[in-house]
Amino acid sequence: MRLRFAKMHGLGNDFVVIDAIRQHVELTPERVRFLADRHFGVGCDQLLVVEPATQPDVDFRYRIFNADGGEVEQCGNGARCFVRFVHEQRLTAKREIRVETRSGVIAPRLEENGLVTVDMGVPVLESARVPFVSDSDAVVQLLDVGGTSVAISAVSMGNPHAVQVVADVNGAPVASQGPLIEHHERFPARVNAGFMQVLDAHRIRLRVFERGAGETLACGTGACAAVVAGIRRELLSSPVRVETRGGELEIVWAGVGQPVLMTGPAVTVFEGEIELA
Ligand SMILES: N[C@H](CCC[C@H](N)C(=O)O)C(=O)O
Repeated sequence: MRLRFAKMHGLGNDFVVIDAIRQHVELTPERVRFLADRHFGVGCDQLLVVEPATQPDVDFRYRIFNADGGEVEQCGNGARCFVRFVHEQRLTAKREIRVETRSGVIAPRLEENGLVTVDMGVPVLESARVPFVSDSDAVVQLLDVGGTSVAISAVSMGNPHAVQVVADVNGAPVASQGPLIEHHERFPARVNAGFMQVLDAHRIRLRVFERGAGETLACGTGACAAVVAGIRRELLSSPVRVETRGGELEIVWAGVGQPVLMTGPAVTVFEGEIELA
């Protein structure tokens, strides 16, 4: 099966983007892993698939697969690339679209300055809905990570996040703690592990060990989750500039029950074709 794709990234979090409207696509976990493989395939953190909408008042359906082949609920950097892709591929002339995902509808908008703003929806803060096994919904909870007690905030942006505060992201135990948190038994759907350094009330540095992909250069939903956790912990005030290893995002959140708005770049690197077994 010959497959056309675009290679894109949002702050170095990179994607293979596939138009499944004008081409027939049959994806299996094995095929996703092949496409994501940086030696034997194209290489990406996530695979993004554009499908026709399945519900009214929505323009497209957006499916997201991690490099490990698993399908997930949401991808923030991918949402910015999604709207640039459907615009560049002339699948729509709209600059703001409504997109259905496994975790609800999001609304990315191409700004005049070339950046993209996405309404990422309302964060979920109840432990059971993250999901995080706990009898508390407290903003800070202790997690036993390999014998170390780590204070985390559990937040869902449609996908699960466990955010901790560190003194210095560059010295943070991302490689050692990341996998232990990702696979922690109290996160039954696994989890993205965020490591946030607070620079001031409107600025943080962030590294994320992503579920199903490992550490990425940036994580859009991770930036949203970190700002929500920081505001709830009264360490941050909206708007917040999030410095990731791949560049900067701006996050706006007006508080509990309100949507999170994320603004950042989306880049098309090249288009290609590949033969799938
Ligand atoms: N690894 C994430 C999906 C990709 C999220 C990230 N790339 C973003 O920009 O939000 C998960 O398993 O929930």
